[in-house]
Amino acid sequence: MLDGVDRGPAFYFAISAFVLAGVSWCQKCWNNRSHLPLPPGPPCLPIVGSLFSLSDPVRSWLSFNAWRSTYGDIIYVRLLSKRIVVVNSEEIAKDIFEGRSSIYSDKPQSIVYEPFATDFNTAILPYGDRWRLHRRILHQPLRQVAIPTYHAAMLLSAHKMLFSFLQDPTNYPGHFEMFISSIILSVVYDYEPKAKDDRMIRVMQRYLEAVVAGVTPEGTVIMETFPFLLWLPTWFPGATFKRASVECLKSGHDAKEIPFQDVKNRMSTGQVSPCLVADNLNRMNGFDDISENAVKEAACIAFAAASETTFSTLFVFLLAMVLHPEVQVKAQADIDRVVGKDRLPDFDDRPALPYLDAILRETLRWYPAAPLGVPHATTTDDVYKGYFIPKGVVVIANTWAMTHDEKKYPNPDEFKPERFLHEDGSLTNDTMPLGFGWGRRMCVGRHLADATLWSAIASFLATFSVHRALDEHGEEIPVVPKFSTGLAIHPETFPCRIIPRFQSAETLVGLTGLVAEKS
Ligand code: HEM
Repeated sequence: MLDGVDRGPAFYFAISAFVLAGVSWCQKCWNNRSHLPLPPGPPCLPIVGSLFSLSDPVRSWLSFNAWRSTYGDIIYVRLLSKRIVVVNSEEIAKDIFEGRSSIYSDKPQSIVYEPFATDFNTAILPYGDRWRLHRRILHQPLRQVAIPTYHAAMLLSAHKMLFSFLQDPTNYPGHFEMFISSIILSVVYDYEPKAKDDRMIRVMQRYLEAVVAGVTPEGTVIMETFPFLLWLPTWFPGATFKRASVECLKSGHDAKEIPFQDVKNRMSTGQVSPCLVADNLNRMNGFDDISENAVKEAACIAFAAASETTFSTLFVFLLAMVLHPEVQVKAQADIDRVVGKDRLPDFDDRPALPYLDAILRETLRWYPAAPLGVPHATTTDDVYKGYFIPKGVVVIANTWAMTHDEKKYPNPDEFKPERFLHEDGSLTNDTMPLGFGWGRRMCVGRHLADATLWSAIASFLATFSVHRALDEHGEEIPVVPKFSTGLAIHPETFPCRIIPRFQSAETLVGLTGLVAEKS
């Protein structure tokens, strides 16, 4: 019937728009099936939904937070064809993700996951047996009681990082990246990278960069709306998505296989110390391919999940220290009192340094690495506080709204570690878990992240200070915080001066750094 019709982009656009309009009409009827109201939300137009109501589409956590005063703490919104429930309060998040975890622990699926090698990412696996297996593999080595076994390796990596700051203070993002990669490669693969251009780091970074470049929020919407873009051959003019997909598949394969096979080879010659991969393979001796594949996948994802989030948090910490020299000075006075100036802090000092922990918590609160967490989805229809929550709807916990809740954290945009301290200087019970997600899907690496961040912050503040950079007239260059966008955000690089705090700090860092480099 359509013979002779010009099937150019306009044709496909018209067909897709027609299908979308049909789908959105069907969804409306389907959503009304319970005769209960959906949660309140902004006005919704055909096809685009409430897209134009977003005051800040690239930082939607701010828009969702702004809607709070009009629609409340639970909001229903459709953005294009995506039906979303946004949760803006901690109380509701607890009710649904923890109290009703059998309904709210699934993850939304997308046709882009498989072609972009993210279909094995633990954080977005559907709630089912494959996810359970991943979680078991990760839980054992990352549970709270296991973390002290990594303390020595963490401090070693932290001391190497200090040495790098001494040698090249300007490349702080590179030193943070190297520090995090060293720890995670050691915990997961018992692998110690020797230099920044280490082969294993390159393999893992290539995969992460390919995914970040290939799976942008805008790109995902376009591919989900026009799936035929993924069927184009790579040589086809404009087949950008297809080419990005090929790069993701190749680098994803390498990131799963290369470090994993390296551990297996070393296991066969007895040259592996305990680590996530070796321990799991030993435990499952004689198990099937499914389990071995799951170890490969979960190990690779542990690296991926740890990298961007921990990097972002360290970056935010540095930003906070530049903007708030008084906080830095106070923390350093505490360290000097408890640790002295002739050694570096270790984990035994932690209980005596509550202000450092308050800085860590405030850093996680001030700019959470993932302001919208990782979206969940419902497995069945639900009714919450009289509102109908449909099966399959995306459920977003707006971490930003919770960590910037005026009632709990007055003047939330200010960086004030004191909010986590009692009058007597001891820590409050608020350990700032909000940035680590919810219920059964809560971040499995949070205890490792906590210790990693503490070791970096304590080591840095003991030996270095960060200040605003100076211009050619010796005037301070103002720091204006700017952030990347996406699921995980981090500050953009800012000019600063990182200098040893005192002469003996330089010597201490030099000596411990040399020992760490040689170990
Ligand atoms: C500051 C550092 C970190 C932050 C802010 C962070 C944050 C998060 C968030 C928000 C989620 C989603 C939770 C949900 O779906 O409700 C998550 C999941 C996850 N994180 Fe982290 N994370 C951090 C560090 C780490 C580290 C160090 C590892 C591993 C070594 C890790 C491994 C994972 C994994 C495997 C998941 C998926 C859990 C699941 O779906 O069952 N994360 N993380």
